[in-house]
Amino acid sequence: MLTISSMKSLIAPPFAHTPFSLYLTKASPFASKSIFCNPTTLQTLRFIHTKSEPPMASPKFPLFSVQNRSLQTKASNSSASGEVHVIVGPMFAGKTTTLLRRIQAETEKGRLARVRISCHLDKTLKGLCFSGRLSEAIGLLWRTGVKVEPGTYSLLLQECIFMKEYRKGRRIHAQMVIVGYVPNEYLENKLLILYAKSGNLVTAHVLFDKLQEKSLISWNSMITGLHCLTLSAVGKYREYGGLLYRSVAVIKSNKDTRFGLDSIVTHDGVKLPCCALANLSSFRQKFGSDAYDKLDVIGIDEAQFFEDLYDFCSEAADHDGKTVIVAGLDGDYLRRSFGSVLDIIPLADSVTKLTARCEFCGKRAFFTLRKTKETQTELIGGSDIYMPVCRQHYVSGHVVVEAARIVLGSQKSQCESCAV
Ligand SMILES: Nc1ncnc2c1ncn2[C@@H]1O[C@H](COP(=O)(O)OP(=O)(O)O)[C@@H](O)[C@H]1O
Ligand SMILES: Cc1cn([C@H]2C[C@H](O)[C@@H](COP(=O)(O)O)O2)c(=O)[nH]c1=O
Repeated sequence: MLTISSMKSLIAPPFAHTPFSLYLTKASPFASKSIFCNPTTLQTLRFIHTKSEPPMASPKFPLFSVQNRSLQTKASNSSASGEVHVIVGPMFAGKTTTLLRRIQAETEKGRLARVRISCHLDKTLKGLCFSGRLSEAIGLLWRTGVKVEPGTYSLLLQECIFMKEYRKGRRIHAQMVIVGYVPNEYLENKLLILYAKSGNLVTAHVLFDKLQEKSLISWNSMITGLHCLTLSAVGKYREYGGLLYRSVAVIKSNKDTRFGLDSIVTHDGVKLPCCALANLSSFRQKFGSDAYDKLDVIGIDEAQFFEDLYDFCSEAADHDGKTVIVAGLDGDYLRRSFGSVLDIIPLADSVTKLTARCEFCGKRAFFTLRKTKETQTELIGGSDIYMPVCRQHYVSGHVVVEAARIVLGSQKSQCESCAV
């Protein structure tokens, strides 16, 4: 039998760099920072808003965080510096909002690193863009008449696409042509999306034909034309030299059809394009293996609906080095464990349990009450079917709903026997 010390030396032989070693985890943005408290994060979230969305309301609920473990085992794969962060709570607690903010914070990490080394004009243009002054940024780009970094062009185009400012996007393209800037494949894809979304399918087609390598995204933009992209890589900047953001993809369950399948949407109407899937195991193949390899961060919303959550998270974090941020319901309307969300707690670097406001008394709400008589576990819906409640009102509310269910059930069977 192996002794503890011989096992230790197998795991971490002294004075040697081995495939397996214990090390202190790197500082995590989730370790102690409450992103709810950072108004600048909210401002920069504009980048992922659509034009018609209301500004994000300040959260009415506290954030509780079970902080991350300090030790991690490093797997043999040298890129295995992944992380898993889990956000749970009842409906309306701000899980999706928190997911979006954390994703934004993750992308910002790359951006901040880049901004430090970017030249003054690029910096100014990005600053204008992030503060919502897109027109001024494009005006400045034109006035200076110089080529800027791919990352800057990309950000400006991205903003035009999100804001549906297609005319402005065309001005950026025109500036590229005038200053003799040859867009890389990534920017060509961006331009393709811009033209396809603006309805200019002729130009989109020309760009599409020019593309050396037709990715899932370019095919998608072409096929869907005016419609939104079903699959979206919010990033890939790293691949194309901009190094502006870390590369991020967001997945949600295709069971959640409440706001369509192309975005995750918070109860306040804030959106982020996503990839809707039946199961997580299909993600790599659908997203494309190369694109997957370049991803830094994967966000998963409505995690309770994914049966293969555990396998996906462990593979992505342990072997593929991804930062996985998972948001989902820990409990169903009967307060039973929902799907596999609780199964991934042992995999997690951090767990954040959020609360909403009880709709009866305004106290902290830990549970979700179903107001209707349906009894199946999975029932898609919003405030028409569910409400967040405190313990006291869960118990009393549940009794009322159960009683109504029994009364309605017996009335139904009476009617049926009358009809016979
Ligand atoms: N009873 C409630 N308690 C807290 N927030 C609520 C409530 N009803 C509606 N909301 C809104 O829902 C938002 C949270 O939405 P979202 O992030 O989509 O939550 P979740 O993903 O947890 O269901 C809050 O910012 C708030 O504006
Ligand atoms: C409690 C409970 C919820 N659901 C469904 C209802 C919604 O479609 C989602 C949760 O959405 P949110 O982003 O957390 O607001 O889950 C369900 O199917 N069964 C339940 O018991």
